[in-house]
Amino acid sequence: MTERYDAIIIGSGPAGSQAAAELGRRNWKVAIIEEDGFGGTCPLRGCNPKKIMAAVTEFVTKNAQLQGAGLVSDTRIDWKELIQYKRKFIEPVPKAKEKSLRQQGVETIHGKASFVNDKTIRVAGRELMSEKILIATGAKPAKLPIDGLEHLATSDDFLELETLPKRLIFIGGGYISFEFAHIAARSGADVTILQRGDRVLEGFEHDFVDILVKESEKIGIRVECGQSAKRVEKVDGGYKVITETGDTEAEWEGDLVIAAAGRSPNIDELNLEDAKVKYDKSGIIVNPFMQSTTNPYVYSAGDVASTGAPQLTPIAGYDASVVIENWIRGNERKTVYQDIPSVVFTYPALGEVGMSVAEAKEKGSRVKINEYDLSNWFSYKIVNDQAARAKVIINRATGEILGAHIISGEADQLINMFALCIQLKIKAEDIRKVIYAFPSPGSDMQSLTAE
Ligand SMILES: Cc1cc2nc3c(=O)[nH]c(=O)nc-3n(C[C@H](O)[C@H](O)[C@H](O)COP(=O)(O)OP(=O)(O)OC[C@H]3O[C@@H](n4cnc5c(N)ncnc54)[C@H](O)[C@@H]3O)c2cc1C
Ligand SMILES: NC(=O)c1ccc[n+]([C@@H]2O[C@H](COP(=O)([O-])OP(=O)(O)OC[C@H]3O[C@@H](n4cnc5c(N)ncnc54)[C@H](O)[C@@H]3O)[C@@H](O)[C@H]2O)c1
Repeated sequence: MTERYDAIIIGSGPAGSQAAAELGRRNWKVAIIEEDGFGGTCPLRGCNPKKIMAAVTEFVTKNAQLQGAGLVSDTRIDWKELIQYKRKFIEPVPKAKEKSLRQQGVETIHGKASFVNDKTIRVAGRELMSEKILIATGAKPAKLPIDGLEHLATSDDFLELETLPKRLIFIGGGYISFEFAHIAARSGADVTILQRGDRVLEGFEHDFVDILVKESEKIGIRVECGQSAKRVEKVDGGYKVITETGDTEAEWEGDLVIAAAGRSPNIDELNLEDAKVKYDKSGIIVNPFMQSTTNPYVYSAGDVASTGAPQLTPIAGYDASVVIENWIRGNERKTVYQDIPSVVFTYPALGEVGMSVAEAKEKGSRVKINEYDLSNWFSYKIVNDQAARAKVIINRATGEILGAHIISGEADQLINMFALCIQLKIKAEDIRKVIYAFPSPGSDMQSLTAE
């Protein structure tokens, strides 16, 4: 027997959970299907566990920076205890998430969902039907087109390591490699990052990335560019990664090799052909209302949607809010991906929002680019944060902030302040009028927005 629902949500990550909870609160008959733990990647295998481990391990560097300043403790990481500490936060999440969804009137179903036809889903021996189906199945580590894939570990594996291997290799020089390399290096591992292109963290300001690379090298991380991974082999006592670098090959040995070369959409097992849902290598093809271009009953949100937006938790939530509004009112709201803040949670952290300096330079005299070495500013000097820098881009005619780029121990907080100013179009002159708590990195907003 086919059971009918007002809406069916596949995947309980930030996108799916937000959509389901909102519909449950509105008394829709809604089911959410999850094949793993409720909550999805961000709280279980992504942002949150990573941030817990980063928040602890960065004290190794903070401590080292303050030797000779009155601090006499020696900070070392006990990996087993670190993993236990992380688990204390993460393990209760799936149960709590499922309970909270149920309390909001959502039916939670455990199992792998796949389509039977354009509006019917099969899961756990049941068939569910709806004319509103949300695919919010997220993404998984991309399969590298190389031999020896079976020897590769993933970010999920890293977050559950009972002991930290001595030598770690990360393939890919993006967010995950840098964040995890910082955690591992501060916990005592020898870490190498192998990046195929000329540059790591490609989207960020090059000179700030160079500073981050130097800071990473200071804690023992090797960053090797121009190294495209070709194969991985098992060798005595570990693994060997063979990279191609121009016409030659290079070899890198480690005890564990982690693939962090991007993430691909979770679509393989959804039976999208029978659902008449078109997709490409980035995921479900949607129109600006987040509706499948080939099946009107199906919408998509988050990492699995092929929108060109970055794979970030706030985007997943934003997509879900657009879908819900369109389901409630009919297709009215389109997605606009603009001025999205992003932070690499290393120490120092690297953050950006809005226009890049290269884009600003193309605009010539119409924009002002403020560049600051913050290392001598009070908040940074007192903690010996020598890497601290900022760039702020201002529209000369309107005084609006167009972009901000920050590297420092405070970049995550400050970049959010700039995101607020940019998204709400607050003018530099008004930002300077605010009375800020002092002394604090936030109170620097007055100097950072000088016109
Ligand atoms: C290591 C790491 C660190 C990250 N750090 C950050 C960060 O600091 N900040 C940030 O903004 N973003 C971060 N991200 C990205 C962020 O986690 C994702 O953008 C976000 O989780 C996407 O949400 P989603 O709902 O689209 O998908 P997901 O959170 O991936 O949820 C999808 C869910 O669908 C389920 N599912 C898949 N297929 C099926 C099926 N057929 N049937 C039933 N269920 C299914 C999955 O099990 C999963 O639970 C990080 C990602 C990783 C991997
Ligand atoms: N702080 C955050 O917000 C955060 C943290 C982690 C992950 N994420 C999200 O998850 C996504 C995936 O993260 P990621 O680090 O896996 O991907 P990424 O896209 O950030 O970086 C992957 C890197 O791997 C390189 N690469 C690809 N193939 C390679 C090969 N054969 N050899 C060597 N290098 C190769 C790419 O050139 C790229 O620089 C991110 O794009 C981001 O959207 C966000």
